[in-house]
Amino acid sequence: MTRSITIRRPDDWHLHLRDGAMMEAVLPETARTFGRAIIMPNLVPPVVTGAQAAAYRDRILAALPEGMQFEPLMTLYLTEDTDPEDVAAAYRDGIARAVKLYPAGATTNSASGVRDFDKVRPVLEKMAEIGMPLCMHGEVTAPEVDIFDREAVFIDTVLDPIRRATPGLRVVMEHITTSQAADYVRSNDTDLGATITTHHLFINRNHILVGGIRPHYYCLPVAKREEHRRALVVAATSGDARFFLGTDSAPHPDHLKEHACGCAGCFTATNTMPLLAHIFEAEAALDRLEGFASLHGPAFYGLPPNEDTITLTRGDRPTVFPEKIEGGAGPVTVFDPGVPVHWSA
Ligand SMILES: NC(=O)N[C@@H](CC(=O)O)C(=O)O
Ligand SMILES: [Zn+2]
Ligand SMILES: [Zn+2]
Repeated sequence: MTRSITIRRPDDWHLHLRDGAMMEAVLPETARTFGRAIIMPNLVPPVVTGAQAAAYRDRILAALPEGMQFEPLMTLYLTEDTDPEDVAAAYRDGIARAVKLYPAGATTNSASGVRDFDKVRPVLEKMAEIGMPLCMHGEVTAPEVDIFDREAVFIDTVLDPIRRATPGLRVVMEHITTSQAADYVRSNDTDLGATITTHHLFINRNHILVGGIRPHYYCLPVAKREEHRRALVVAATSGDARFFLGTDSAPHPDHLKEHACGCAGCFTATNTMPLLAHIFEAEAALDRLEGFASLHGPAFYGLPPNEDTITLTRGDRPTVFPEKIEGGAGPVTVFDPGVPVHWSA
């Protein structure tokens, strides 16, 4: 049995750091293990312009504890008023690495997102021209579409038409949750990748709803049937470079998760790499963990992999992860995989 593996230092291609006290609390949880992360712009107010992204990056770097090395890769929140020239300048100057598209109303802090996709066409055309990736929260929001179908309907009615209308646009389907999304990624040769979260490799919709409602497993896109979780495990462990790690670690204070209208998001920054080692070991694919967590993402974003390494070790007894961290505005519950995990980072 494998007792330890050493891989290039991983990166997180989808991360929520928030701001202020919450950011100070969660940043070390990521920076301890990951070299870089794509930082989501869904603050209140959102990070829309290059200047706002530069200021946010500076706040993150100022909050980084002494001795930790971590590079935040910034994104711009796409609105119907986004200026294509501001986006292009931020990309050219290395301030922003990608643009994030939230359909308005789809998820946490998405009210400023896109309602009419025609309005953002000039930005998308500019991005295709300069090769800047578009990260998409891929769910439709029409009330008549069942929440478990929103990703699959998005692929057919929004994503595919946008990609056909904008040749050369490089797209990352964020936090995919369905076999339809994995199949769509595989059916395209270029310009399309997908992030897969830690929690969607562990939970299906039963984990949220059976035996009582479990708000800490509620995230968006919501976890689907077991067959979809299996499809994600197969994609993540396949070695296919179009799939890479984006934890979507999304901290909310417990009192807003355990609430009559609980927030969406799972907080996985603290224990992601041991949890991934558990999944990859179970699939006899530990040799592919480095690709998924450390190599495929940089390749998609045109960056070199990290030079240094981390070592994951397997203990005889299950690893005890912290149940919560202190988040500034109250405790934040760390994602519970629900099964014994023997790995630690
Ligand atoms: N995934 C989530 O459930 N929540 C994210 C937003 C997002 O990534 O959709 C958040 O910001 O809390
Ligand atoms: Zn999202
Ligand atoms: Zn997210």
